[in-house]
Amino acid sequence: MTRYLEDTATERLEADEREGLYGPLAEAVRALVDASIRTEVDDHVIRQATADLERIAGHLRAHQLPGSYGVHSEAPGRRRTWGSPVIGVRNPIAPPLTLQHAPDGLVWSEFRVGTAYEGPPGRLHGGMAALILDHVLGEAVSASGHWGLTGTLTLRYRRGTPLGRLRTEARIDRVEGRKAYVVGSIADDEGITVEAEAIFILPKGYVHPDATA
Ligand SMILES: CCCCCCCC/C=C\CCCCCCCC(=O)SCCNC(=O)CCNC(=O)[C@H](O)C(C)(C)COP(=O)(O)OP(=O)(O)OC[C@H]1O[C@@H](n2cnc3c(N)ncnc32)[C@H](O)[C@@H]1OP(=O)(O)O
Repeated sequence: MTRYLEDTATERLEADEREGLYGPLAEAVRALVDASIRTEVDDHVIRQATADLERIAGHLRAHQLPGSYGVHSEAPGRRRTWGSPVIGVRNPIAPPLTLQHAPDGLVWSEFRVGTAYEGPPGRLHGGMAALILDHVLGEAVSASGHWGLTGTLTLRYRRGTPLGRLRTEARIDRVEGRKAYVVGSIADDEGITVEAEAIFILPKGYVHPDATA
């Protein structure tokens, strides 16, 4: 059982409030990214927008973390990865995915990817597919009570993945000592477009934090 599942009601409320504050900020920046890619307005409007954005970034930087976000708490007790490029509430680069956990250990998400993730025209960049699957497969390891870093991630791109509405899922296959074998996929409405398998490895000498909890 992870601490995430042990949040008290107060901690959950506090976290939800913080999410309600930062989530819309990231969403606004996400919309900006799309606007930046697709805008065709006049040059002077772009120059003005650039100056406005630099000013806004200055406001936000007035008080900030000294380094990266890591896995720290907005509220006590809750393990949070709000800086994640896949699920991060505070990261505009994240599509974002909201992960669902089925009782049988399946981790899945229905999500949307837009212009910011394009590889081949109209299709998801293969590296983005790898990023998403790395994370979702990692979550399946975590959901099974094991931990580890990606040792090997193997993908088979069966056909192009369109931008738009997608589904991803992952489940643990087996655990052998420190190695967890996981499988997963990304699918569109027609079926699977990318298949993934991975080995997550608990580094030598590393003790699962919940082992002694
Ligand atoms: C533990 C911390 C967990 C933190 C979780 C935080 C919160 C989680 C919350 C929510 C889930 C979020 C999910 C996120 C997902 C994102 C994941 C990433 O992006 S991870 C970043 C990219 N990966 C790296 O940077 C790894 C770099 N590599 C290493 O650190 C080491 O090479 C490591 C740990 C992979 C293995 O090092 P060794 O020293 O422990 O391994 P040796 O003892 O040599 O081998 C153990 C066994 O594993 C095999 N092995 C070793 N390396 C392998 C590899 N790369 N692939 C396959 N097998 C390998 C060996 O053959 C050996 O197998 P035999 O026991 O003999 O059967």
